[in-house]
Amino acid sequence: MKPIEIIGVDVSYGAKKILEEISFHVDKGEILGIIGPNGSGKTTLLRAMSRVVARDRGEILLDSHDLDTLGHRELARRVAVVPQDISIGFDYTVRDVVMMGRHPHIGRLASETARDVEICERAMRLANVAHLAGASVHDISGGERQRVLIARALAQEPEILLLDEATSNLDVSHQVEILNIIRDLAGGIAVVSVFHDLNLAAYYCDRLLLLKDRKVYATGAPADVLTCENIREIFGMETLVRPHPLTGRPYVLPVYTKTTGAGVNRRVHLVCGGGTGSDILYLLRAAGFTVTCGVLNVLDTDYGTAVHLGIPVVAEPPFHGITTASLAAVREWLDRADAIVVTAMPIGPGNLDNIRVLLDYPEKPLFLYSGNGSVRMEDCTGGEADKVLAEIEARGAVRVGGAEVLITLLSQQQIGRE
Ligand SMILES: Nc1ncnc2c1ncn2[C@@H]1O[C@H](COP(=O)(O)OP(=O)(O)OP(=O)(O)O)[C@@H](O)[C@H]1O
Repeated sequence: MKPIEIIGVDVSYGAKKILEEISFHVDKGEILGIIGPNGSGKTTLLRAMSRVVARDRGEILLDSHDLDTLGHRELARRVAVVPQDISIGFDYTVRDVVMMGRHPHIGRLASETARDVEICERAMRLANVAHLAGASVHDISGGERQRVLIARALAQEPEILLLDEATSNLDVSHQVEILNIIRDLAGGIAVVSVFHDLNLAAYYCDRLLLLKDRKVYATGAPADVLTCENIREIFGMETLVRPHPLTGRPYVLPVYTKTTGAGVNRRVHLVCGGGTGSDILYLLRAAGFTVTCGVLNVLDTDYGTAVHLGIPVVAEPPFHGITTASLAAVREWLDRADAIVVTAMPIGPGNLDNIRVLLDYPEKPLFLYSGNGSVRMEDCTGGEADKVLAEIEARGAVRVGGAEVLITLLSQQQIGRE
């Protein structure tokens, strides 16, 4: 039996269709995250699940019972909602508001029991609002009020918890604190939460449901839903999506650059390593350049970026020097490149050949690039790398400190060594 199951649900406001053919379920112990652009119907979906809005068609089942057949009290015992709108009409104290979470459990004429008080106190402690118990809800901050409403939902001891961006007003430490509480709580209940922060959604949710144009666009494990392609399609935004180094869950890094097309029909070969090339790999790609890269170690961050972006890259296994075959492959790309970019990377005996080979291309435009402005290679070869770099510079390589300048220089029709 599923705590909550939605089957073919449509919802409209008047003549305006908001949701169409929505189907999904949530298991006990699971957190389902709802994501999607503004106005895609996330709040409306939660409203339909808590019977605040009626559906045009379809079924919503709580433990196999039709939502519409439950009495108000029964519904309130089973489903708690933390809304997006955190305004509270009357001048209640924090304790009063949290105690409201117990009302569905307290009989019509009965008064609160010691157990109700204990649950209420515990909910306030968990949501970190116990110190505000006697304060008016009008005299506390927006984030504190949001935590009060979370405490009220916890006091309700629901089977299903619906959260509408419930942590959006909280500072980062309270966000994490509350979401950790909800995750612990989710062991025994089903949680459905709207998220705007994709990384929080990826971290805390077992599954995600992505809404677009009234319908479910994608659903599944965070890694299956939060792909670059889906994010581009839904939010029109370029991102790098990587496994989080600690959790392995997807981590979304927005790239705040517009695609310019400045590099169309121009080839650039990038020599990088140690993560020094990841930003420029992306930016070159976004600007439309045909990019090649290498030689890299397969454990290198830049290798991961190149593969992720579909950029051809020559790579070697770890603890392996650059082989003749790899160097030959890179030479083919260097021959065809309109320009070469070398990032400010650490150079050791293992990758020295990456820059030594450049001495064979004295006529190719060559840029020594560093994102932070100080073009400084770290020489781990006992001086050999510095010698090669000095030679490259003497032949007219251009030092560039900023990505925009580099892209502009690379996209000029006539680029050449000074
Ligand atoms: N009470 C209402 N009457 C009419 N239209 C409404 C009402 N509430 C919301 N809408 C419309 O329904 C659509 C979906 O709104 P909803 O709030 O569900 O989206 P959302 O995905 O939660 O958005 P956001 O990310 O901005 O919170 C929007 O076009 C909105 O303007």
